[in-house]
Amino acid sequence: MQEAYSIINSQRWASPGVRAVGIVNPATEEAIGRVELIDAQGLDQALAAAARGFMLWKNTSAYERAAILRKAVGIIRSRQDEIARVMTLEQGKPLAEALAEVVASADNIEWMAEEATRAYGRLLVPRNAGIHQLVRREPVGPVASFCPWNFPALTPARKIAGALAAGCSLILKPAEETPLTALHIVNAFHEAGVPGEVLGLVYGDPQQVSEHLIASPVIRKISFTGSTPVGKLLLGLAARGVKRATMELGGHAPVVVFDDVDPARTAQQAVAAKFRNAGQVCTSPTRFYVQAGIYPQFVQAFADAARAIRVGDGMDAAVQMGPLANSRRIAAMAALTEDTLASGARLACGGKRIGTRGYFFEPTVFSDVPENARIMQDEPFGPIVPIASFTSLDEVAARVNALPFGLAAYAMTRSLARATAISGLLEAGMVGINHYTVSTPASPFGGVKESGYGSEGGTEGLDAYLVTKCVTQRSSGADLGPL
Ligand SMILES: NC(=O)C1=CN([C@@H]2O[C@H](COP(=O)(O)OP(=O)(O)OC[C@H]3O[C@@H](n4cnc5c(N)ncnc54)[C@H](O)[C@@H]3O)[C@@H](O)[C@H]2O)C=CC1
Ligand SMILES: O=Cc1ccc(S(=O)(=O)O)cc1
Repeated sequence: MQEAYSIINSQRWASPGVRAVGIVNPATEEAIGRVELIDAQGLDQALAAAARGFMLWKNTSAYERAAILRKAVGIIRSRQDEIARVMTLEQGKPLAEALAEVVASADNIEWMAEEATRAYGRLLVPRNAGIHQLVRREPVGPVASFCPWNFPALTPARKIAGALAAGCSLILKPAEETPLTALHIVNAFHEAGVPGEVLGLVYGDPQQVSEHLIASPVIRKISFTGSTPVGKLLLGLAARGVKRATMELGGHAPVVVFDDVDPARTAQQAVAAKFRNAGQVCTSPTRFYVQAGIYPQFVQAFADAARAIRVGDGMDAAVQMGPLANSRRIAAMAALTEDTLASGARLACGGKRIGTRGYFFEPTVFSDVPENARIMQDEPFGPIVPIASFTSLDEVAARVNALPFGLAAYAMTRSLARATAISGLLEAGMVGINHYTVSTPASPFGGVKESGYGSEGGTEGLDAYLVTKCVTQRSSGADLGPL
């Protein structure tokens, strides 16, 4: 049995009369550990530490901060197999996917470490001799970050890396469902030399923790990854203190497949992307619009490839799709399947829970899905996919942009003209043309509309933790006069 706990000032926080909840392996439903939940007193300690940590860290040179972050990268890489194993046990994704996520986490931190030394300001051209005007970029202050369970290493890594590179202190609240992976990531930063006051880790009741932290005058910025409804709630809390926010919320990514592509190859590529992490990815391709000329062939190839996916315990190297992360997702998939069948769509494959032990659900494909079916509006966040057909570019553009979401969007075509046209039309923060990898350390990751605002990653990911200060300075002895 493994234990996860809050860390304040590099010390395990033991709340008097500590409450704990179990950590469940979603492949077996067995308890693999427990996570201790923090109380209000612990949160106050975490805030006090973050306030002190900010004063310390913002005055640490960017080069020193970068060196410490690079050391954390080395530690994470040296433990990547161990961290991946823990992730698969508590989250369910296949071991190879977990390992790829740990590798990506290290790559993101490394990229941000370099970026730490590039937070340039600028010099203005003064209107008067003897006046110097400079625009400084400074860390925003202590940050509170809230992470979900679908990427237990990468989401914390991105949030920690951006904040620490900029010179901010941070209190991280990972998901209580996947606490062990985040504990590994935070420990690596501390072991690398990040002072305890600079990076705190808290687990607790999500609502209580977010209300407590966001209301505190210590916190100057929040960062949240999760559902749009919870994001709106946290934005409301942040607005009361006029606090900055980065919001990575839900999506419902459309894929426009034009009739000039090979339907079988395109379907196989789509299946690999769609069922990654059992579809529990905010950038998952989730609504397929296929041009009429290749529609039947595409649906057939997609269903064949989905049926062939090997589903099972992610610890088994032969498994391609693991269980869903929690029982809520199984209930959601069952309800969505029922609802989609009732809409008149055709079930091409799947549609059922697998077995009674472990949160396994069949890769499920629906074709001929009407536009008003719930699955075309609500993010499935699981292994269910709707496919519909379209005829013209104008028609499909209106349909894909009809939702309030705008995170990722994709199009498949061999035509440069079509690729250029659709890239301009799609209302999304990230667009993939003939490709589903829209996230790299250098690329800004974020959405538009109700998918959120702000970016993580890229130069924008550092910018998100900086504020602007304009300093106007008169040389001593210079004539006073208008600027
Ligand atoms: N954008 C993304 O990567 C994610 C999106 N989701 C979306 O959310 C839907 C429901 O999944 P849930 O796990 O129930 O999502 P949720 O938004 O309720 O929870 C996501 C994370 O936020 C935390 N959270 C919940 N309420 C909070 C609060 N008041 N203050 C601070 N943190 C809070 C939870 O502990 C969880 O780790 C999914 O179907 C999917 O659409 C869920 C997880 C990740
Ligand atoms: O759900 C959030 C999310 C989406 C994509 C990725 S990545 O493509 O693996 O970078 C990470 C997190």
